[in-house]
This record gives sequence, C-alpha cells and structure tokens, in this order.
Amino acid sequence: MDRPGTGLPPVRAEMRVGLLGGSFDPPHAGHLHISKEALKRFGLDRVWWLVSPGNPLKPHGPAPLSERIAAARALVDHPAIAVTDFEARVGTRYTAETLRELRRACPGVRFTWLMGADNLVQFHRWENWRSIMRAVPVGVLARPGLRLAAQTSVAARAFAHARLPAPQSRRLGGAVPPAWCFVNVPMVDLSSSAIRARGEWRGRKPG
Ligand SMILES: Nc1ncnc2c1ncn2[C@@H]1O[C@H](COP(=O)(O)OP(=O)(O)OP(=O)(O)O)[C@@H](O)[C@H]1O
Ligand SMILES: O=C(O)c1ccc[n+]([C@@H]2O[C@H](COP(=O)([O-])O)[C@@H](O)[C@H]2O)c1
Repeated sequence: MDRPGTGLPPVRAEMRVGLLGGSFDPPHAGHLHISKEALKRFGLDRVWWLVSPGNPLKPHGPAPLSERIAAARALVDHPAIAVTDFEARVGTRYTAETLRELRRACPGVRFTWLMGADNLVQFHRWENWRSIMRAVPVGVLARPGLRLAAQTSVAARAFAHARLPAPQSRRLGGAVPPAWCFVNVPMVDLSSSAIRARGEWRGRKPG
C-alpha cells in the first residue's frame, strides 16, 4: 500500500495493526514489553507507536518530537513494531481524529487501539471517547496498581457489554467494534515520569 507523505510503515489491507499512542517522553522497556504482549495476546500482525505531538490532557509539553522519535527507534528491537510521527504529519492530537485519518490513509487495514490500564481509568475524559470505542477494538494491558481501577472505570462500565473475556483475547484484532479486552500480562514497573524525575532523559528537565 503506497501512502506518500504519511510516514507510515508498509502494510497490506486486512492486516491487523495495533496502535500504541503515547508521549514516549522518553520511550522505555514498558512500552516495548506491552507491544510484544499485544502482538501475541490480541492476534496482531503489527504494532505501530504513534508518537504524539503532545497529549491534549497533559499541562506540560513533552521533549521535541524528533528526540522522542529517535529514542523510540533506537529502543525498538522487534520486526513487527514500528515508530511513526503520523499525528504530527497530519496535524491531529485527538485520538478520534487520528483514527479517522489513519483509516483514510490505510483502507482495509484493521486497527486496534492499545493502552495501558492507566489510560482506561481516564478514557472517558478523551474527546469523543465513545466514538473511539465504536470505531476500533481496544486492547488494555495491565499496569502496576491500576488493574482494578481500569476494570471498574467509567468506560469499562459503559461498555461492559462489549468486553471480550481475556481467554478470547486473540480474537480482539479481528473483532467488530465496540469490543475491548483487558489482559493481565506480566507487569513492568517503569514510567516515563519516573525516568524524567531521576534526570535520566536529556529531552526535558524533570517537572
Ligand atoms: N509500564 C507500563 N505498563 C503498561 N502500560 C504502559 C507502561 N508504560 C506505558 N504504558 C502505556 O503506554 C502508552 C504510552 O504511555 P506514555 O508514553 O504516556 O508513557 P508513561 O510511562 O505512561 O508516561 P508518564 O509517566 O509520563 O505518564 C499508554 O497507553 C500507557 O498506559
Ligand atoms: O483524544 C484525546 O482526547 C486524548 C486524551 C489523552 C490522551 N490521548 C492519547 O493517548 C495516548 C497516550 O497519551 P500519553 O500522553 O498518556 O502517553 C496518546 O496517543 C494521546 O494522544 C488522547
């Protein structure tokens, strides 16, 4: 599929592509771990990291996009995981808009939105979050301390009828939305904010 100017990796129609949106400020082994788990658990062919120009809900801007993209590309060590600056190229920050643009750019590709449990807890604050649920399957991966909060969140309760039981998680990538699944993967206790606080990321000072 030829999509000049989108910066997207090669893909074929009918492929199942998981999308891990994030600030990646900085990227870390937790991102890589959940991406590999998502490939296996949700029956995906690819995972794309959508490195965000900036989370609309976060008050402080992240490090420059070029630094976060470079760090992400240096970290990724799996042939099915790719890093993209698609949102900056098409000028979207809200996930609902990004998904519209991706589906326009890649007709026939089956996208699944991926997130850690912390994001499901506040998912109901995202712009048009219900439309996201109705547009693509959503795969949620456990994160330390947030498993229960995620599964009792506003979004989890509102879409309880669309929850795919974990033993059937491999069906998620091909499921008709709304469909979401929470998987209890082994957890990696890493976060970008902790890395910034330790001063181990040159992209931006802690704070
Ligand atoms: N250790 C982890 N376990 C599970 N999910 C994670 C982990 N780290 C990041 N994620 C998920 O990856 C996505 C992108 O995360 P993000 O780039 O914001 O990193 P972060 O470590 O959560 O950053 P911050 O600490 O600044 O909030 C989110 O859906 C987040 O929930
Ligand atoms: O669309 C929204 O309203 C929205 C609100 C908060 C976060 N997001 C997206 O969620 C992803 C995770 O963001 P972050 O900053 O927690 O890594 C990233 O792709 C953001 O663009 C999207």
